[in-house]
Amino acid sequence: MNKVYLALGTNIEPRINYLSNALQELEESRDISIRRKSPIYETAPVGYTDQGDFLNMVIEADTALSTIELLDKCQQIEKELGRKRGIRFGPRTIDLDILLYNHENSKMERLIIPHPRMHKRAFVLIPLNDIAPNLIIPATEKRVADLINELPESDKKDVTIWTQKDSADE
Ligand SMILES: Nc1ncnc2c1ncn2[C@@H]1O[C@H](COP(=O)(O)OP(=O)(O)OP(=O)(O)O)[C@@H](O)[C@H]1O
Ligand SMILES: Nc1nc2c(c(=O)[nH]1)N=C(CO)CN2
Repeated sequence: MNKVYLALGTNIEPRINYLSNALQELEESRDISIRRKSPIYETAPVGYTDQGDFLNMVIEADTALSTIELLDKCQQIEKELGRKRGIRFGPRTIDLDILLYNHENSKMERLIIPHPRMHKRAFVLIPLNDIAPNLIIPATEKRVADLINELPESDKKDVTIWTQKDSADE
């Protein structure tokens, strides 16, 4: 069995429904077992900033799928949930990124693991820290908790816990 970490993100309403549906699709997949889930965070958009806030979370799962099979599964779920490819880093109903797959490094045209931007993203590291603070990120050889310490304070304050009551209209 392979241990993987996935990041989920959405910034098109109803965000919580897209997130729940993606989790359900993963849970229903025969070859994937979710072991841990982070809390849900509300996060200011990074990269392309003229878009709505995201909900982000991270999960740990066991899978019998290979890296590429897992990417195919993630992209199939993105497609089912109506994701249209548009602006790079732009709005999306659901984004499923593979952060880590065991301790492997991989560089293929379709798939880079560890995810090349994960160690700089507060919206990934903060939820990951909730479920795996001592995890070492292969390309950096640093713990998640240490990578968070290296982030600018301004990035960290853009990531806050989200609760259902934050959004009566969702
Ligand atoms: N670790 C990875 N997880 C998911 N997709 C990846 C990964 N590495 C490379 N990719 C490739 O990245 C392509 C673009 O993905 P996507 O449109 O989700 O990018 P993005 O979400 O805008 O940016 P980012 O990857 O920075 O989150 C995908 O088609 C996929 O083949
Ligand atoms: N806060 C936040 N910003 C983003 C996100 C995301 O999931 N959360 N995903 C992006 C696509 O790569 C670009 N920017």
